[in-house]
Amino acid sequence: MQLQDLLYGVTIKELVGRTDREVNTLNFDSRKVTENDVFFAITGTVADGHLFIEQTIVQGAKAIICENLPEINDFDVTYIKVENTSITLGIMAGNFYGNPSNDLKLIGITGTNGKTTIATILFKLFKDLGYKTGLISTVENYVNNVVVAATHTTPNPLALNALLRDMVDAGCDYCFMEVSSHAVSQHRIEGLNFSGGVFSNLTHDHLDFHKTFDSYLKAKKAFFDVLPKTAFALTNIDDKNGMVMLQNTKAYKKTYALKQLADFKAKITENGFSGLHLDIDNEDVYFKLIGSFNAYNLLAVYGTAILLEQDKLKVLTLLSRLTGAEGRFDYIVSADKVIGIVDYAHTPDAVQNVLGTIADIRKGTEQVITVIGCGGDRDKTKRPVMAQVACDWSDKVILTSDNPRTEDPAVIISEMEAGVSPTNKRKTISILDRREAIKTACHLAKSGDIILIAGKGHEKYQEINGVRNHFDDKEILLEQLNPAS
Ligand SMILES: CC(=O)N[C@H]1[C@@H](OP(=O)(O)OP(=O)(O)OC[C@H]2O[C@@H](n3ccc(=O)[nH]c3=O)[C@H](O)[C@@H]2O)O[C@H](CO)[C@@H](O)[C@@H]1O[C@H](C)C(=O)N[C@@H](C)C(=O)N[C@H](CCC(=O)O)C(=O)O
Ligand SMILES: Nc1ncnc2c1ncn2[C@@H]1O[C@H](COP(=O)(O)OP(=O)(O)OP(=O)(O)O)[C@@H](O)[C@H]1O
Ligand SMILES: N[C@H](CCC[C@H](N)C(=O)O)C(=O)O
Ligand SMILES: [Mg+2]
Repeated sequence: MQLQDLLYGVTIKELVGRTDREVNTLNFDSRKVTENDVFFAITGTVADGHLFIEQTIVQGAKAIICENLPEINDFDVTYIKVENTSITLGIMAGNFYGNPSNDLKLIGITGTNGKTTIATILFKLFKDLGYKTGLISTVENYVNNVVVAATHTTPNPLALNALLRDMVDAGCDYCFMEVSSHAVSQHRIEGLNFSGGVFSNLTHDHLDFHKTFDSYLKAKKAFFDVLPKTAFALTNIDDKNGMVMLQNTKAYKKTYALKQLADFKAKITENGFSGLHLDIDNEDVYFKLIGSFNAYNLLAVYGTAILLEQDKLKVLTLLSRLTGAEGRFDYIVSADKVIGIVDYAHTPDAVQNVLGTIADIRKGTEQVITVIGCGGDRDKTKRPVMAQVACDWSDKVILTSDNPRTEDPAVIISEMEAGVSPTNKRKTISILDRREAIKTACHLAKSGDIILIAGKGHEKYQEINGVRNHFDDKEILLEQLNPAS
């Protein structure tokens, strides 16, 4: 491909060399650069890509996109100085793949909790409505019927545009994608043409990366700020930041709520282990998903489908048959009636939500036993809070390891223990080995009791010092609980 064609839409601050030259592929990782590639020097959280420029030229790079021009030794190489390399990567990745987001309807879902659930249900719904559809999510990506493993909630611009290209080539009409706050801050979604944006809620998370709640909020809001006026922006106005998201958007604004008047409204009429009953937009509908927070997710899905001009009754009929996303309030019932729930809740708010949901629907006499850990190399401030929330809402809590990554899991557990009040100490035990922790919970449980295994949801691994060992909460639960059928 010609370098000059890839530069369409890029503001160049300084150019050394020619742009009428053929280049091979785009790369932001020096380790992957080969002959005739374009290398993007990005200043990251750990390394500075500018330090690898010379190395990439040795490997054959013919164009360098950077924020600071290096010393120029090779006149056969084209150097392009830009204001922001990450933004430029987004624009050029779009050009490289033929800007696929222009050729389907791309809907982004953002917020602290609910993105995977909303995106996955939308994907299933639109497939059931008869459309070829794509999904980009934490759990997995789909190009219509083909699964593509997910590495991030929102992939980097090259992977993202490659996926969208495959979706367009496969004839997809829609793509539902999660937009993480990291992706917004790092410009992974730059240059994409969204037809709609959905906001779920905003609570404490990722403050290790964003530092303050305000900058986290701004990252989420920045997604809505760049939506075009042809797009819709659908927000949850029961969340106190719901309207803030839409303050500066050019998109047309739509709202959903359970507690007040909104464009899309619902009321919970029944909430039990057999499902949710909602009065939604004046229709009485039964849903298989459980828990009041899922009423919000269903409402976001319903609103999106209506804004995408789908038929109301058809949407509600299909939605009422759907199950949620893997590892999100995923439950089994054992032969002797112990209920085991695997949930991805890994923030204080999500843990509270899940346990609150369990509290809403339990009968009252049974015990709730929670197994919970916190990830290493992630926001440390949430550790004591998650333990505290777990204790406040459970009869027994087993503190254990999640993905320790490069941290010592015993230290993570001790940081969680710091949040356990003296009165709650008696109901808490710490078992470092997560498998043993789950086994212990199963042994402690009697008929009718509810076990919650929180934090890892769909994950099929446990990451310890860069190595991912097979680990599956649900598999262990199934082994231990001997399901009814
Ligand atoms: C904190 C974070 O988001 N990091 C992402 C970021 O890496 P970084 O900025 O730390 O990169 P870096 O290591 O400092 O390197 C800077 C640049 O130098 C380059 N480099 C580096 C070394 C080298 O030898 N040669 C070289 O060229 C790198 O390729 C990079 O371009 O850019 C990388 C490339 O896109 C991502 O893979 C990486 O995601 C890491 C693995 C990660 O774990 N991210 C998580 C936190 C994340 O993004 N999570 C959100 C969801 C969160 C949620 O909502 O739950 C997600 O969207 O998945
Ligand atoms: N609308 C909601 N409000 C609050 N909590 C929710 C909501 N939806 C789901 N949850 C809880 O939050 C957890 C994460 O849900 P989900 O995976 O759908 O969110 P996410 O935004 O994709 O999260 P992540 O950023 O970690 O990928 C679930 O396991 C569930 O317990
Ligand atoms: N997408 C989130 C998931 C965290 C899940 C939890 N199991 C953990 O490892 O902390 C992250 O990478 O921060
Ligand atoms: Mg997700």
